[in-house]
Amino acid sequence: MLNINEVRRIVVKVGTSTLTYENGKLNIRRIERLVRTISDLQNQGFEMVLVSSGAVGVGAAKLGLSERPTELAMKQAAAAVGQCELMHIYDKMFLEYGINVAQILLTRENIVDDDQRENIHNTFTALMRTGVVPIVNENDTVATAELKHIENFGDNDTLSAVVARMCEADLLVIFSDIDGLYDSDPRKNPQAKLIRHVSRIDAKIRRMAGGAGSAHGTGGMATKITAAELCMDAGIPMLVANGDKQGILYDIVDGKPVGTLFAREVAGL
Ligand SMILES: Nc1ncnc2c1ncn2[C@@H]1O[C@H](COP(=O)(O)OP(=O)(O)O)[C@@H](O)[C@H]1O
Ligand SMILES: N[C@@H](CCC(=O)OP(=O)(O)O)C(=O)O
Repeated sequence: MLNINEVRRIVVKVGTSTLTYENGKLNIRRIERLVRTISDLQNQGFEMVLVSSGAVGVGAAKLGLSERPTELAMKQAAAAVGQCELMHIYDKMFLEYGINVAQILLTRENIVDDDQRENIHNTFTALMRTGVVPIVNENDTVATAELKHIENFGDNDTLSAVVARMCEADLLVIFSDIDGLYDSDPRKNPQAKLIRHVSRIDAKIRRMAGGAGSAHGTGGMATKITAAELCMDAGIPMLVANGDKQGILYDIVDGKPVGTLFAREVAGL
């Protein structure tokens, strides 16, 4: 259930397709808008956490590679270069609004180990207590499963749900290149209809959700459904919305209905 008046801590996840152009270069306009809005909401009193993909795509573009690398070691190299570039841009842009950011890179092993999980939780808590916006990505140098497209966190959609649980967030917003979950992949079926609210994940919902829609995205809707399951199990509402829509984070905190809400019950939306 989402009661927008009770939402204080928000995890926002942005995918590669939102952050970059088709050629892999940074979509500066979108990133600036995202940073400005997150900073503004942080100033309003929300506690914001950003889960950002894009390391491989941005790194590949920076290295002058004509397409996303396929060899695993090259993907890792691209991610290492791209993560640095991404944090440089975020640090610079957030600083324009007086907001400090921190980089947190995680692997599945870090989450399943009790001691490590506690350390991560403590770090998030201390950062948020001091008004810092944590920026999270998978540690692609060591967590190669995601890059090989086999199960690890699954991808950053799943990671964002894990982070939302870890931070005891009140809401997870996953920005995508599409308005939300449709009853079938709109790229394949132009008649597909947007689903506004999912209160239970069942086989029917899973069947609707297909794979990635672009060369830059990974996971598609399927991994967002996995993320939704993780959130709903913990009682955290999750929204999938279009990262290209201006002011959409404001609409969300104003309680306007946007995208697809995954929550057991709806109130205040
Ligand atoms: N039922 C569905 N509803 C909406 N999008 C779907 C569905 N099934 C598959 N997709 C695809 O999922 C894509 C979004 O995921 P993805 O490509 O991984 O990008 P990102 O990680 O940036 O969100 C959409 O562009 C769409 O083509
Ligand atoms: N960790 C990698 C891949 C992240 C990933 O899942 O990508 P996306 O589907 O765009 O959210 C990166 O930063 O490029």
